[in-house]
Amino acid sequence: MRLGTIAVREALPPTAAYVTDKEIQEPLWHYYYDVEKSVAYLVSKHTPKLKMAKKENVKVKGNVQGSRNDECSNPFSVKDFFGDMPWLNIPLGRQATFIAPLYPRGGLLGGSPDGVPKMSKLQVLAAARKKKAQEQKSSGSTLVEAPMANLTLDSSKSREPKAGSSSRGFPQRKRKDSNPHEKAPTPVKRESSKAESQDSPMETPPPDQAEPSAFANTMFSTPPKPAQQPDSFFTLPYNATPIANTDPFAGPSPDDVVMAAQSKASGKGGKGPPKTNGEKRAEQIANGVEALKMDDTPRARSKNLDVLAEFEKAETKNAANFVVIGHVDAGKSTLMGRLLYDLKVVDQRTIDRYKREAEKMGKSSFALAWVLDQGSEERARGVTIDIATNKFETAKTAFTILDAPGHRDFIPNMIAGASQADFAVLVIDASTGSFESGLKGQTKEHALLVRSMGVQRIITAINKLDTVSWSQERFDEIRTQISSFLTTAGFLAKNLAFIPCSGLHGDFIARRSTEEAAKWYTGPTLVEELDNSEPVHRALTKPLRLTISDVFRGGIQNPLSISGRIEAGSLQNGDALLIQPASQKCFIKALEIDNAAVDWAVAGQNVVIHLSGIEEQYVKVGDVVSSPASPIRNVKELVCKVLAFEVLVPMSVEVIRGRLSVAGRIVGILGVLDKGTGEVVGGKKKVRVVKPGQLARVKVELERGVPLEAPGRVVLRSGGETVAAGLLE
Ligand SMILES: Nc1nc2c(ncn2[C@@H]2O[C@H](COP(=O)(O)OP(=O)(O)OP(=O)(O)O)[C@@H](O)[C@H]2O)c(=O)[nH]1
Repeated sequence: MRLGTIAVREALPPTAAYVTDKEIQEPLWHYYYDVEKSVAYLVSKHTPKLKMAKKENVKVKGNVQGSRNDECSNPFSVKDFFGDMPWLNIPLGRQATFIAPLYPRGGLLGGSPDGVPKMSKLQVLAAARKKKAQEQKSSGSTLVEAPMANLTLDSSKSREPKAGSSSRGFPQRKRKDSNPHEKAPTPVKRESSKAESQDSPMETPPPDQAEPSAFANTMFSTPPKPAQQPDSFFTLPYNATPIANTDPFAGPSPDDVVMAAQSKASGKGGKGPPKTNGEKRAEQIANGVEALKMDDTPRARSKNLDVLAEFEKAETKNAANFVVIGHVDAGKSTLMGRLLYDLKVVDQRTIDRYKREAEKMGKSSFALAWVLDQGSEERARGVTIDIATNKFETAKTAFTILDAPGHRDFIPNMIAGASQADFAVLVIDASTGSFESGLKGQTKEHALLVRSMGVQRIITAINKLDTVSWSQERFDEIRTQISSFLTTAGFLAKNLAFIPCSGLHGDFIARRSTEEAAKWYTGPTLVEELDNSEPVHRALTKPLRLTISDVFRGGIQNPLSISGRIEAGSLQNGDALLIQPASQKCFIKALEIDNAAVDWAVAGQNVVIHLSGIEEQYVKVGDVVSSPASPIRNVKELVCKVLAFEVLVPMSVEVIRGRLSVAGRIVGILGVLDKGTGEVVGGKKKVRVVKPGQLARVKVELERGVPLEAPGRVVLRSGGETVAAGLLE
């Protein structure tokens, strides 16, 4: 290294005598002691200085790469450089013409076209910033210079800031050889005013201080200000590692910043002293309580009404829900469509429109059914998929029709409908062959299901009698068969009624038949029979229970709303509610019955509840609403008394209660019961199998906790079949 240093010094022009040994040794080390390259590098680097010193005719021996810079053409022209090279003495005719490359080529350190060492991307960035800074400086603006600017030997540059330029706002940095931990005498405010900056003692940097690097500028994000270079030295880019004189650990760490932001966001103070377990627990509880308050929506004020007294005063019409059941295509929708049409619930224009649409699809007879089957998918398939609810009123009662689908696939929907029903209308297709296939099909299953769901009264509409010329014989035949089946299924004869009718033509629905062949029937029409229904017993004084049948968003005013039939109890605006199984508390913001705002509602009524203080994720169809004072509990295990429709063994089942459905498993058969007495049959003998038609007590374990309680009615399904239905114990 020593010999190389001497060799380089000898090769350098006399004007470069100021170049220190250290500066010479840098390129030597870099070029593996290649003297010529080192000289070339140093010369090219110091050229501006040399030019300024107006020293000419410097002879440099060696192979210099990439010194095509115009700036160095005078002292180090290509001719001068290569003058003594034999390969330059080429006859003129054979000399190649040099065409300068369009773009400066890259190269190793010292080999770049402009004599600047090849730079890394960061350095390129810094150089670009330097250039920009210089441009701005020349126009009097305030930008910091990049560290590359240190690569100058121009001692003629003033160390003082230019007149008019503002002082440097960046904390002063010390050279590497100074104490990196030594703090600046005066802390520099980042956002100090211009005047303050100008008065600052840091305005003129001491000559032994370097400008911050581009990296440091980025890290500390101080608005850059023009920098005056200490020009008595230069460093190679790799050496320029200025150290901030501010304590890097003085401020908060990034983690502290994040935690402070989090605690600020959660409204809590900064970090306190370490918490004890008790304090942590207390905080958890406090957080839990806080979490209960899900939104800031003001709660509706409770009028603290005596709801039962209000109900007595209101003299509301008797309200009844009925489910329409029957085999597929029995004519359920058509029958109800006719009923609504005849009772003027649906206007002529709507029916005409449906007729036109139905004709276009080649299904003109479906027009009436569409009054109920309103979904487009249902229309296209011609079947009822979900439970359609329609309302109509007679003189005495406000009815809600729950039109359950006849298709096997949709039996869960039918169960959901049946769970809300006070009675059922069973529609039988009287046309030849249809009744028989219907009886084998869903007619029986539906009837058993509604019975299991607690429905006690059935009105059987023996439909499509127009297709059998209003044959009384046919009517009687069907009546006898259905009657015997229904009484076997547990319905009392006094709760059964049979109406001959034609939904398509409207005979005996809301009016009597004009058909001569139907003169034999003198009994009530379907509507009259419906109106004869006894007032429904309402469990007004029991604790509140409502199974959610729909969850929807009602806009900004009503962010979350639910609907369902109040099965027991009553409620009023402002009441607190508990949603199970999520165990989330919320409040009634507003109530609606039949699209009209109300202050209260009681058992038996279908109500829309606008909620406050709860997130949508905690409210699902099938969930149960109760009052926090007498809540319904979630259970993971249940015992129920069921009527088996299929063979029951310990097996996986789906437990359905209304719209609630949960996977479970029959884990034990506790005994087969006598249908009449309800006593266990066969003593203590262990039962492994329950045969279809047997009554049994079974134990079911559920996959998750759900709100179920006695005397709720459940249906057990397996493999798409209803295998049993019964009562929770
Ligand atoms: N002749 C005659 N046809 C009827 C009568 N009632 C219904 N229909 C026809 O029977 C077919 C089925 O009627 P829907 O009302 O769709 O039957 P549904 O029971 O509601 O069928 P799903 O919803 O699939 O269970 C339609 O083509 C009706 O036009 C009737 O009283 N007489």
